[in-house]
Amino acid sequence: MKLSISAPRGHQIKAAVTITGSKSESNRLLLLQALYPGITIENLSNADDVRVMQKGLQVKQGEVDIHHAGTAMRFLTAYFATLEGADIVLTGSSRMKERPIAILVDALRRLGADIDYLGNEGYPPLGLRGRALELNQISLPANVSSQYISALLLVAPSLKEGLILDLEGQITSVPYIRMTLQLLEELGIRNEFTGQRIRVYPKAKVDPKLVVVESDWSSASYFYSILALSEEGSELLLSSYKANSLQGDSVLQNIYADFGVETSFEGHSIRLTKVGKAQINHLDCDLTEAPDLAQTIAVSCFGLGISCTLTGLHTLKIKETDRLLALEKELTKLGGKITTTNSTLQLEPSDEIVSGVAIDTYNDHRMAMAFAPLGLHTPITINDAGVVSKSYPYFWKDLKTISFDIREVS
Ligand SMILES: O=C(O)C1=C[C@@H](OP(=O)(O)O)[C@@H](O)[C@H](O)C1
Ligand SMILES: C=C(OP(=O)(O)O)C(=O)O
Repeated sequence: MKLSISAPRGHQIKAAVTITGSKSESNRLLLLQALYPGITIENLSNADDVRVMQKGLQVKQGEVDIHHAGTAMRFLTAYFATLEGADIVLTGSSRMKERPIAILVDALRRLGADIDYLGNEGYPPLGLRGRALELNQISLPANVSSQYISALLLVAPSLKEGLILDLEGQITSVPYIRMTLQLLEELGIRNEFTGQRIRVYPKAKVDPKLVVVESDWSSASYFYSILALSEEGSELLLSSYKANSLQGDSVLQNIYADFGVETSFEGHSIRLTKVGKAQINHLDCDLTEAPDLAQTIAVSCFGLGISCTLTGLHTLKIKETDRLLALEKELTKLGGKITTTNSTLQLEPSDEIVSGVAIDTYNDHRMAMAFAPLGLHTPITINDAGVVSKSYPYFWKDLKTISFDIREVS
């Protein structure tokens, strides 16, 4: 599906959007619910990544295909490895077969798990035969993906003696690890995170508990970008959010304040208001703790004609696509002056956006969603626009409700 995106000029946006639940919180809670059936989940995400996780958790023997879902791949690896009697082939999309998983498999094997590589060494697909693990302490590199650590932490309370993890190197995407630990805490599962060591204590049973998933802050980022590029006085009400979020991407509130977007809480909603022009003409931002915001922020800066230096992007090359390369290619098509390294992105200010460009999305939902806001400046085409369903299936429908003109083109 190819979509042409545009929006009326000189028009103030005034609308309300309900965004689906956080996919990160949802996939953690689904795994925990499989271990502790007393858990009830509200506002579960309707993302593809969450549907494949739900489906995968129902299987004990046979093949589980998690498509593009990184969290499902990593979390289910730990789950099936520790589920006695499980005999599973865990596979995914062709891109998933290029996303490394050796750090997690090595850690599980050293704890006593029985896992084989069925394709290339170090990558999915995996053959997993679940069994009780023998050890309860392990060290592993923490600088490649926090998902390996969260995967181990999620199964940790179900292990006889819990788990102690010693993290090696600079810990990346830390808020996602804290999210995992905070959800465990909310369920009454004791844990500690001090320095480079995390300890989770064993828990046989969790009392019945309702957990409400907060809506997805990474999904909210596209609306922040829209407001940053919109007329002064524009307003959007997004729900349902919490002032004390578990999601690191809630840092958006601070980042976009510099672009003239103010955030205020009204009950369970956030009101975004475009209060004025951007306060800065250059943005320096380290995204080690919020890597999923990189594409949104780079495109916002481009649309605002602001230069930026984004750092801490070392995980972007192993996500849904090589996001640094994808950003470089697509922003260049639009007239952007961009340079990237393995962990940084530098954008020079541009005064014009090339019109009539079709953006390639590389099987990456965030490529499609991050570039859509530019429709406020010039009509833009998004190729393979259906990719958004990985995290936000109603994205295009929601853009229509805030007065974007979205048409399918051939
Ligand atoms: O644990 C999670 O839910 C996630 C962790 C992050 O991955 P990395 O730790 O690989 O950066 C993030 O990019 C991803 O979208 C979701
Ligand atoms: C990186 C992402 O997801 P995952 O790693 O879970 O596929 C994402 O949603 O941006």
